[in-house]
Amino acid sequence: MSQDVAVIGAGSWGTALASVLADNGHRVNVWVRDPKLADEVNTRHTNEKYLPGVMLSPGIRASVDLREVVSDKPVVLLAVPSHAMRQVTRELAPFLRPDVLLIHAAKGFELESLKRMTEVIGEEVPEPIGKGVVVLTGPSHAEEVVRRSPTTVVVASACEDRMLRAQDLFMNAYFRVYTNPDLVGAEIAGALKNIIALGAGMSDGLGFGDNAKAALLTRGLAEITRLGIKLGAMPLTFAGLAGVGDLIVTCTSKHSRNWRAGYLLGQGKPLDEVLEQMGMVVEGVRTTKAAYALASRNQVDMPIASVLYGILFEGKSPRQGVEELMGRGRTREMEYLGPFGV
Ligand SMILES: NC(=O)C1=CN([C@@H]2O[C@H](COP(=O)(O)OP(=O)(O)OC[C@H]3O[C@@H](n4cnc5c(N)ncnc54)[C@H](OP(=O)(O)O)[C@@H]3O)[C@@H](O)[C@H]2O)C=CC1
Ligand SMILES: O=C(CO)COP(=O)(O)O
Repeated sequence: MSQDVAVIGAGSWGTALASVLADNGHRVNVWVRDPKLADEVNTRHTNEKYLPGVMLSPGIRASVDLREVVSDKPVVLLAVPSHAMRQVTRELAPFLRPDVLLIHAAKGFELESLKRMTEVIGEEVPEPIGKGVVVLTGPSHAEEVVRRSPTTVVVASACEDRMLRAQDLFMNAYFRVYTNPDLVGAEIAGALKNIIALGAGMSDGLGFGDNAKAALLTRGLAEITRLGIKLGAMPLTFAGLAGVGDLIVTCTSKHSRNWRAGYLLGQGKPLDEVLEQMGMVVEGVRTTKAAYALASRNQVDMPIASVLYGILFEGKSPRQGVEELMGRGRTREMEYLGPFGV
């Protein structure tokens, strides 16, 4: 059934998801901040800044008027970065229908409160909307989705009915949507993998090989799973698309902003220059701060996140970081097993 969908944010991900929705026959209205971009989407059907060289469906309409875009829409998709989520949600909350299906697609924490995105959104919208917010996450680069390259994602929510509705909304021949009731795990896995992607980029930027990358992915997964479990996630979610799936795509793809930022850092560029050069959100930088704080608050050992924190915010060089990680004391791979595997 064709629906009216409001997409909030036309960066690379909002635009790619708008394309999936338009392909599925939905009427898509996108909210953007820049009137020039609204004009470009409506007349030329492109978004050259965020997805250069891609033709969008003429059915996608853009506007700078938040009230007009959100009012009376049965479905609203929030596709802004995590640092903007609270403010944007606060601004659109008065226009939401009480029965709206609210989905978000951001991968990060709110830095000040260390809350997950559905917690932040839940605090800004009236009940019952807040209890049924859905996250869409998983291994999915906008640049490939918008070219209809086969992609799998996960939707998770505390409300099964809404999760199933979100699955129906997006599912098509190139965009396969799985459900997972572990909302906490899906959000945490999606956010934390960006830290490891920064590290993987750094490793490549330093000129290290596949062994180093495999080590970062595997030990990175171990420590983000450790924190996730402490925060209430189901361990198996980290073995799924939101966990290892997204870790693989973000640590190995040329499309990844986090990998690319890490690569430049590994080559010795300072953080502020790297972020300026990127021109798009690099969620892993703030998430490293959030993970560092969450790990210390919950007494979880996260050596990779801790070393990355030192590199990003305390002037440690990437090479010093590697020496620190490799020079740590002896330890077991599987910490829950005894010395002889029992
Ligand atoms: N890109 C991807 O492939 C994927 C991204 N994600 C996640 O989606 C989220 C969005 O990322 P992405 O689209 O890549 O980011 P981009 O940098 O491509 O775009 C960011 C978008 O958010 C808008 N925005 C930024 N700050 C604010 C603000 N303070 N208030 C309102 N709008 C704002 C920008 O508007 P403006 O142009 O006016 O600045 C732009 O539309 C992130 O959490 C990311 O991790 C998840 C999966 C895939
Ligand atoms: O989450 C993503 C892919 O699943 C996007 O990662 P980047 O933000 O690093 O590009």
